[in-house]
Amino acid sequence: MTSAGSLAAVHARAPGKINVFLKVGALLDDGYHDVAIAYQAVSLYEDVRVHHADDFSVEVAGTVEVSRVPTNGSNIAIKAARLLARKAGYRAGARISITKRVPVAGGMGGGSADAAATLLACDALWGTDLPREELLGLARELGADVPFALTGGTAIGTGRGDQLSPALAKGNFQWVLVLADFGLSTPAVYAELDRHRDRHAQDIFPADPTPTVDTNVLQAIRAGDPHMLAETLHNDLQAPAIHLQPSLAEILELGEQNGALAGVISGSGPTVAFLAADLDGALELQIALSAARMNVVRATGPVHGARIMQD
Ligand SMILES: C[C@@](CO)(OP(=O)(O)O)[C@H](O)COP(=O)(O)OP(=O)(O)OC[C@H]1O[C@@H](n2ccc(N)nc2=O)[C@H](O)[C@@H]1O
Ligand SMILES: Nc1ncnc2c1ncn2[C@@H]1O[C@H](COP(=O)(O)OP(=O)(O)O)[C@@H](O)[C@H]1O
Repeated sequence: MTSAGSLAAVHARAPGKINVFLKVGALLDDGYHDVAIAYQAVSLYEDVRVHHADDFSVEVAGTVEVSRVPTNGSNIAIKAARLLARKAGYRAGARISITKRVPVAGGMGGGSADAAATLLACDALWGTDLPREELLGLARELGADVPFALTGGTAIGTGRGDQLSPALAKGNFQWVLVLADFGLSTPAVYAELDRHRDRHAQDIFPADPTPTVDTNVLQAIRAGDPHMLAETLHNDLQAPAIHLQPSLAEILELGEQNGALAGVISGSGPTVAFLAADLDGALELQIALSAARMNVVRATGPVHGARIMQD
């Protein structure tokens, strides 16, 4: 058994993400789909503070709809802490406090960021000090998006989306995000895509058996060129998300009418991410969408992955 570290508390921060490109391949026997994703970590952060405790507990506050976040053992931060304790042979618990800024069930990986930050924070608090590769392995067990919240930046994810390779990126992209007052369940959106593929000529448009990220996406990110990236934004989960929540189509249209270079639903939605040409463009778009009574926040990307903060 590893002994507890000497720190009284540890603070870790992890970012939300936008999927700038997402292709869904076949449904596998384990219930997951083969995917090809280009992830970008963006400047909406989750702050996680952990304290020594005999048992595991979590409290959640923040600027988003935190009443929708469970505070029992089903919270992914508690799952992360328990998993690390089990793997590292640590016998006590942790009191976890989360400050959320990433929309809940919004397709931006807020829970995954909490899990990644909790892994890092507990690893430091308890002095378990696992090698990076082992932390990434635990992240994979927790969810397909969790490894990316650890690494951040810009990366390509294949397999379940958890086999990562970093992508070269230049500069900063300016995003305007429209947050919904409802969430969408990730499994429900993948299931809607499967139903659609079953209904509509799977034989004519079969799921790509080996989905890949379009090379134009990589080029646009490498060049730091928002106009190029706007041309290549793509998400196979967008149509099923709109089918489940038709109002999302109007939001996409409104953003594009008000100067966005392009818009895309992030992940399984319902957050709509609009790419702006520059900061001025983003500010103008934010004003226009706020005037239309939308809940809007701005973010830039790429940003770093989960890291320990020195308070
Ligand atoms: C859609 C994406 C895009 O980044 O993100 P979100 O919209 O959830 O943020 C991810 O694929 C979600 O990642 P994450 O939310 O970590 O997924 P998990 O908890 O591992 O899986 C939840 C469920 O989603 C479905 N799932 C997830 C990933 C994948 N490659 N194929 C799937 O079919 C499965 O039904 C799975 O049981
Ligand atoms: N720490 C957490 N933060 C947010 N949601 C959580 C958390 N732990 C468990 N959940 C559950 O996971 C679901 C999806 O969470 P979230 O990561 O916010 O969205 P998404 O998967 O769309 O990116 C939520 O609806 C909630 O029930």
